[in-house]
Amino acid sequence: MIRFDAVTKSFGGRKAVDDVSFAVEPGTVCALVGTSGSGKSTLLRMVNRLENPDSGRILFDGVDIAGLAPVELRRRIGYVIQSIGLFPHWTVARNIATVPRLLGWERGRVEARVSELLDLVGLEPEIHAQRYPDQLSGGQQQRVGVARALAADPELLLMDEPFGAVDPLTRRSLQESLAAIQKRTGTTVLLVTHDVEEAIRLGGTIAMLEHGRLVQAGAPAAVLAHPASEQVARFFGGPLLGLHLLQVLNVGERTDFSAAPAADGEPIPAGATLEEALARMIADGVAHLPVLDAANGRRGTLNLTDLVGR
Ligand SMILES: Nc1ncnc2c1ncn2[C@@H]1O[C@H](COP(=O)(O)OP(=O)(O)OP(=O)(O)O)[C@@H](O)[C@H]1O
Repeated sequence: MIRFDAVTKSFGGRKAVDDVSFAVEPGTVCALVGTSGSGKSTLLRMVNRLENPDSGRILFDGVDIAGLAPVELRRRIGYVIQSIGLFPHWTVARNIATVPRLLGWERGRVEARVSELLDLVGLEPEIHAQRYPDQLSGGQQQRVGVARALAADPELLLMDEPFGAVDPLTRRSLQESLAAIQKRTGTTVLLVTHDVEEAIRLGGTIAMLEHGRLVQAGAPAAVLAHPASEQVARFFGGPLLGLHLLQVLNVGERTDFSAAPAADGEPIPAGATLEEALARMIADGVAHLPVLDAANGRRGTLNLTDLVGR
């Protein structure tokens, strides 16, 4: 879907993005991480041509975007930023309808789309459509920002720290909504985040920049199990990196299904993360959990020692 090919961009003689090459596959979520100033936003902004590379190419479905008119390109891309940028004097409905109206959709189609999107992002249309942005909480405004970006069915969603300014619980809920929406729509997402847990939770792949250079790209489990450098390991938690690994491994991968469950109590689903299993063990004061793999009709036992590998 998006391929960065030796992309470089400097500001005042300093390279903000330095010879970056990687691809974001269609229908996937790629989390772009790295410390502050590593070039994440600049890379993202080059995709919708808010910036242009000094050298290298960005291909959108195989076509070099340098040859596409920015307005045409941006119609195919939804863009969500932390400061949202909702128009304060427009209702929620009108804000969401911005691009469909620009595209000349007829009124009935626009209204139906606004209601559908409000439902999709977890806001009741009857209550929220006619409100103004300042009548919504920060988290609700972020939801409207996501709805607006999705309004014209973009092929690609660019998100720059979209949930940076909300409390942890709201953030978690927004992440879950985004994951569900992405699964349903199949939209390709390139997400900039500082938050390691957000990257792990949402990213099908993680790409890490350091001083403008790509230092590692891969599936979260692969990056966490084999960080390419000391910097990557430090970014993903340093000595606590192993705990993040528990977030990307499933109970089913470590469960002994060869015998009937040896432990009592409510079984934990095989699809739960090892982190959830560890939390249950600590909360219940047990070293073994019964496991239910409903998809394959299997039951087994997860032992505390299995968390370090079988
Ligand atoms: N328009 C600009 N003019 C001059 N320098 C810029 C401009 N945009 C970005 N930079 C510089 O480029 C480098 C990368 O910035 P960028 O915003 O891409 O980093 P980032 O990884 O997104 O950072 P953060 O996580 O803090 O948002 C920084 O040194 C920044 O100061």
